[in-house]
Amino acid sequence: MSQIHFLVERALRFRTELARISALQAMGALTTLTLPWLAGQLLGGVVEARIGSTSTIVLALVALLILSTLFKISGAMVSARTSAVILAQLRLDTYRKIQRLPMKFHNRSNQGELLSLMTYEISRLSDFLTNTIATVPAMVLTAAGAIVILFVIDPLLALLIPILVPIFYILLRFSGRKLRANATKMRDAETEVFNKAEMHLEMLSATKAFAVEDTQFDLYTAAIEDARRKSALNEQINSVISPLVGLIAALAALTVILLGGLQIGEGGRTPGELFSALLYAALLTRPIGQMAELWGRLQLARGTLARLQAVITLEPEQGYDRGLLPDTVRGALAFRDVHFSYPGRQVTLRGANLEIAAGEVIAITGENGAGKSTLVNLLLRFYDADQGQITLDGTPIENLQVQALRRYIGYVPQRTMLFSGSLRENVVFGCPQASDEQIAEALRLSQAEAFVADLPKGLDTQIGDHGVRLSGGQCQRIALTRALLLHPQIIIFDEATSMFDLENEALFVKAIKGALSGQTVIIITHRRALLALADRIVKVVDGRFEEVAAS
Ligand SMILES: Nc1ncnc2c1ncn2[C@@H]1O[C@H](COP(=O)(O)OP(=O)(O)OP(=O)(O)O)[C@@H](O)[C@H]1O
Repeated sequence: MSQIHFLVERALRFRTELARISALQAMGALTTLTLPWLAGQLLGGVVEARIGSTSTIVLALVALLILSTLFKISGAMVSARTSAVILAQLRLDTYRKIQRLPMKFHNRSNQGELLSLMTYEISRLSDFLTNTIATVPAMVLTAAGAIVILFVIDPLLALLIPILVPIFYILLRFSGRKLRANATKMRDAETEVFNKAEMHLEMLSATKAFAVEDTQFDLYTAAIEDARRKSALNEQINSVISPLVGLIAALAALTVILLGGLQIGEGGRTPGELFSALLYAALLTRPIGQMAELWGRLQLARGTLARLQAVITLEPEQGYDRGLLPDTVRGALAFRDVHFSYPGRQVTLRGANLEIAAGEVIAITGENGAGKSTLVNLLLRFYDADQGQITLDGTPIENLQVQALRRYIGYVPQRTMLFSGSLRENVVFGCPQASDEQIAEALRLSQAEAFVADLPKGLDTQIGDHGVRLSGGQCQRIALTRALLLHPQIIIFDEATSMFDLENEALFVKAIKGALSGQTVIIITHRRALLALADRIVKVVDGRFEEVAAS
């Protein structure tokens, strides 16, 4: 699908709003078109000293000026409102789509690029739809109206048009090509600034600790400089084109005056008609200038459209809209001859077999990079096995609706993911309806109870950007609370206590032992204390699972 087709498809979803803006602007254009004619009549009346007719014309002129202003005001108001609606809708659509794209996509895509697409690129596009596309009917109406009226006043004057059109065409084609080529580079450079800013802010403490502020500053300066150069080139092209279009249009208007002026007195034009013709010629320059601008903006919008199209047309994760929705699960898992490699990487799992009975507590160990977390990635269907099968209670997991599958699994990832907000919001992330009692119980099990109680506002303490920072071990305890609160049938701890002190880890093991009865538990760990929880220990070796005797 071409970008223009894609744009039309997006625009059609807002056809009512865009039609309203177009209609208001078209009515404004029609009103404006009558003004030069009336002005000519007024001049004629003044020259010929027809006082009676001039007062009627003045009244009509004032009324039409007011009307034209009213159309302009309401057009601008509707346009601003519509732009905001389109912006919100496009952002929601894109966010929804990005949420549903597979982890495969997210792991290889650039966060800064997605962020810039979802925020300022989309806002430019909504501006483009309301401020540019919706003004096309008014532009065309004004240009066509002025040409027709010029032709009626004097066919000779209107002959200027076929001479002007090819000049404009060549000019716009040339500038369009240059603008388009630069637009992609400009956007890439701007995205790089976004990326660098995001990355550098995230790395700020490391930057300070390694005292590399100057190096980081130089990298950021290079990105800023590149974006500035490319944006300056764009402005330069635009700043040549618009005045050039204006100059050509002004020269055309001058020709109108000369041709018309010569005809006065030879029984040709009246001064009033000449004045009207001059005003229509001047009026014609406005839509022509706007068209040049529209052309430039379209070249910029095409870059955004290409990126948006690339995201919107991607296939969402499989299993979102279809699949089995079991009412309950027992939690029996099986990996049968599972082979898997990440795109472009060496084989991680090669014929892995593992049976986990419902309610069993199994520990998975293995060297760094052996493939322990990969097992979770496959179980949660962040990735699909290349070969073999994974089943839950005997049903292949790809036959289940993917969100239903994930809701049966509580997952404490290796890298805790807390967001800036209150502790309570972080804890109830997957279970917003949890009661205070349930939260208290989960906090008790994860050994978070005491440190949360010590915070000045307890669970209502803000953490992250706007509040207190938590220690690594405290973050892990909150991540554990979040998963325990779900009471999932299957729970996975991926190095979930790696930052716990020994005493608290022992307390956690003691507390959790009784609490997990009936749940299938997968513990990925190198820590001895946690191994004590397991019924069985399995090691990942050479892409396969090997049973290990508990020591
Ligand atoms: N998203 C990914 N894309 C590409 N390769 C990956 C990805 N995640 C992991 N890998 C690679 O797959 C292999 C297995 O990684 P995995 O995270 O499963 O190891 P692990 O056993 O959990 O290691 P650790 O003990 O260090 O946590 C590693 O070589 C790793 O580099």
